[in-house]
Amino acid sequence: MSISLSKDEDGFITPSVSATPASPQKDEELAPKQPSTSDLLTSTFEVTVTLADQQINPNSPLYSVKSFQELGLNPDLLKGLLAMGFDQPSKIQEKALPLLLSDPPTNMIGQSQSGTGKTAAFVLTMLSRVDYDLQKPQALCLAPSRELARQIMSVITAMGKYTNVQTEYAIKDNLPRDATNITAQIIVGTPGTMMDLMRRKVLDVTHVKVFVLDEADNMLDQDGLGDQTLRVKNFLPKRQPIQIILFSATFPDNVRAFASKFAPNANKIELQKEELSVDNIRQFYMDCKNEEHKYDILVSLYQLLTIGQSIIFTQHRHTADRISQRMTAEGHKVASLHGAKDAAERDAIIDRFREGRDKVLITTNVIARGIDIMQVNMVVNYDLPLMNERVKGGDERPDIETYIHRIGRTGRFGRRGISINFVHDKKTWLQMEQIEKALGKKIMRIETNDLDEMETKMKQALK
Ligand SMILES: Nc1ncnc2c1ncn2[C@@H]1O[C@H](COP(=O)(O)OP(=O)(O)OP(=O)(O)O)[C@@H](O)[C@H]1O
Repeated sequence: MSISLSKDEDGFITPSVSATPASPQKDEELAPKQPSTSDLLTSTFEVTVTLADQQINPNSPLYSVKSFQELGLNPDLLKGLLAMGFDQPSKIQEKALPLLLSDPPTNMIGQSQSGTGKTAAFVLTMLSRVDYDLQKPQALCLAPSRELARQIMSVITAMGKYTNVQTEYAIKDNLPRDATNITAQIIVGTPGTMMDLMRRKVLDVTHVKVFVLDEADNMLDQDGLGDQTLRVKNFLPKRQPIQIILFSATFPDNVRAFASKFAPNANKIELQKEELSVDNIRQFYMDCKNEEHKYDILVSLYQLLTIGQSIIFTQHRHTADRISQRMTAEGHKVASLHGAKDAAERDAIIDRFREGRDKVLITTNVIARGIDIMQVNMVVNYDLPLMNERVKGGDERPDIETYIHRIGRTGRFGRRGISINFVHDKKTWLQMEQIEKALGKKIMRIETNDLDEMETKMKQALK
C-alpha cells in the first residue's frame, strides 16, 4: 500500500491510499472590434501542424477541409452536425478532422484556444469509428470533472441523434452498484470511476479502439489526474491498435513530452505561445483595498454580472460558499458549485445555470475547464489561480494554464467576453503582472470607485 498525494477536481491536493501593474487603459483600446462566429470560422491564428509521417507535406490541401461534406462522413452524422447548426468547420476542425478520420487511425495531440470547437472534433471521431451493430464499449473519453463529462455526452447525443449509438457514463453515482455489463459503444467519464468499472469488469475493454483525453494536459499532469489516467491506459488491451486522442487549449512544457509518450507517433497541431488566449476576451483588473473590499466590489458589480451570465472563481470551496451565502442573505441571487457537494446537487446546480435560471455562479477550479455556456459574458477571478492549488508545496506563482481556461469560459466561439481580476495587495498585483507577461496581452485597469465609468467600459467591451 502506498500513500500518494493527488489533486481532486477543485484543484485541492489530498492524500490518497492505493496500491508593476498594467498602465491605465486608453479609451481607444476599448474601441469595439467586432469578433463574430464568422471571424472564428475564417480565423487566421497560426497553428503548427506536424504529421506523424514526416514524408507528407502538412500544408497539402488533403490535410485540411473547408466543409464537413468533404470528410466523407456517415450521412447520419452529417445530418446530426447540420441539425446542431454546424455549417462549416472551425479552424481546428478543418485541420484536425482529416487527420483524425484517416485510415489507418493515427494518434493526435491537438491544441487550439478555448471555445474553438475541439469537442466536435473528437466526438465526431468517436462516432465515426464505432460499429453501431456491436454492443460493446469501443470508445472511451475521459474528462477532469463530472460537469464536463456530462457536457461532452450531450454533444455525443446531439451529434449522434440520427445514429443508433448507445452511450454510458463513468461518473460517480450514475450506474447502480450492481450493474454488471456495459453494452454501450461510447463511455464518457472521469478517470477514477472509469478505472473502477474496468477493474470490476463491468466495462469490458476488449473492443476499445479510440481513447480520448479532453483537457489532456490536466489529465496527464503528474500533480493532477496523471496517475489515474495512466492506470486506465495500462488496462487497455495491447493486442489491437488504439487511436489515442489528446486535446487541450494548453500544453505546458512539463506535460508536452509526456503527452508525446502517451500518444506515440501522433499527428500534432500546436499553437504559438502568443496565441494561447483568444482576442475577443477583454481582460481587466480592479485594485481592491483588502479582502473585505473584494467582497464589496463584487456586490457592487452584481447588476453587471447579471446582464448576461457570470462565473466567479475563488481559490477555496469555503470562500465560494461564504460569498454565496452572504450575497444571498443580502438579497442577491447567486449559486455556488464545488467538488465537496454531492453528485445530484452538482448536476442540479450546473443544469440550472446552463438553463439560465441562475445567472451568477460562484465556483472553484472544478469548472475552470471545458464548460461551454454561450451566455457567459463575464468571468471574475475573485482569487487569482495559483500553482499551489495544482502542485505540491507552497508555490505561489500564478497558474497561467488555469487562468487561460478560466477566462475561456467566456468569449465562446468568437463571441465577446470580459474577465476581471481582483488584486488587493502587492503580492496579488505581482502575480497578475506575471500572467500579463506570460500571455503578452494587456490587462486593463478599471477604477473601483467609479461605478458609472466601470459600467460604460464594460458595456463597451461587450458591444
Ligand atoms: N463548426 C461549428 N459551427 C458552429 N458552432 C460550433 C462549431 N464547432 C463548435 N461550435 C460551438 O462552439 C462552442 C465551443 O466549442 P467547444 O466547447 O468544443 O470548444 P473547445 O475548443 O472544446 O473549448 P475548451 O478549450 O474551453 O474546452 C460550442 O458551443 C459548440 O457547439
